[in-house]
Amino acid sequence: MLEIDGLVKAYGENQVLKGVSFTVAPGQMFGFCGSNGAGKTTTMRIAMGLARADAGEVRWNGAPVDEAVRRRIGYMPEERGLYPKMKVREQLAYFARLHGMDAGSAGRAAGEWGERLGLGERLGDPVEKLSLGNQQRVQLAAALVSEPDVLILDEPFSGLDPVGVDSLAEALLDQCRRGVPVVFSSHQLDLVERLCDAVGILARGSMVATGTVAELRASAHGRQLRVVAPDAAAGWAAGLPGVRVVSESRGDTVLELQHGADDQQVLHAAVATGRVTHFAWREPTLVELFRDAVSAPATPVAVAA
Ligand SMILES: Nc1ncnc2c1ncn2[C@@H]1O[C@H](COP(=O)(O)OP(=O)(O)OP(=O)(O)O)[C@@H](O)[C@H]1O
Repeated sequence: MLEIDGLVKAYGENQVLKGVSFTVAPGQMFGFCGSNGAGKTTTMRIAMGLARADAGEVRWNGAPVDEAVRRRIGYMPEERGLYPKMKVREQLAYFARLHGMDAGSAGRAAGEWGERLGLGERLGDPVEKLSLGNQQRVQLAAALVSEPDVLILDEPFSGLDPVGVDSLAEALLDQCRRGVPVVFSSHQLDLVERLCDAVGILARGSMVATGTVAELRASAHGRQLRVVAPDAAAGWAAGLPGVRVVSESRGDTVLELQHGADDQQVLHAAVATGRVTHFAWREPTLVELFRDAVSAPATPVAVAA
């Protein structure tokens, strides 16, 4: 279990982290989301010992993360760190050696990971000859090549084409199946929603929401119901208790129900107008949940540890 516990960090007057906490269980994929400048990279750099927290701690299996543990963490930094003139295969083998693999295993793992991330034909090329997207794949392979116990990846999907996204997603899911906890930051919320068991949303240095996407949905203020009643006169739902009309267009109505409002009462009112051809809860997307969470006042609305 990876535990980020109460991280506080200021750069001068800028209070960047104000007590950031979350946990990532073995085999869990945790999507770390937040606006630009929210503090995601700073949190990851502290976990990797590249920046010091003013307070708080990062633990792996109950003990503070030290250099020995960090050698078992696969890390992909935001500022990519490859050697431009080194060939792809040598580069990957080098990273594997840095993480403690012997020369033979490192060479084999370099070839395997290169192939898996679609770099098979480029293994003999210097990194500087590769496109930016392919350099990104090399950086990912560098994080994965030592078969780490934990993965911490800063924006691993940015700059990848759809095939690259798919091969990375598959590689990360594979790691989760091996029991590896995976944390990655991303602004691609559709991907986070698709891949992650748990999500954390950071805003202005505080976690404003953590939990599964389903938990975040359940805690969202006001749930939306779409009702299509083609014969209904405009305004049919206005005045129903606990109901706000979000939009209404020729019998197609989206309603927001406060917690405790009775959806069956809405159904009765709709049926009273004539035919009802659609009546279903509309699930907010992670993008909508994110917008709500980051625009809310600074009170945390975390729904799960
Ligand atoms: N070394 C540093 N010195 C001074 N300020 C810093 C340093 N590193 C980060 N910051 C500041 O900390 C804040 C958080 O930055 P950070 O890079 O952690 O955010 P982020 O959530 O990763 O953003 P993005 O999504 O844009 O990558 C920003 O205001 C940034 O300017």
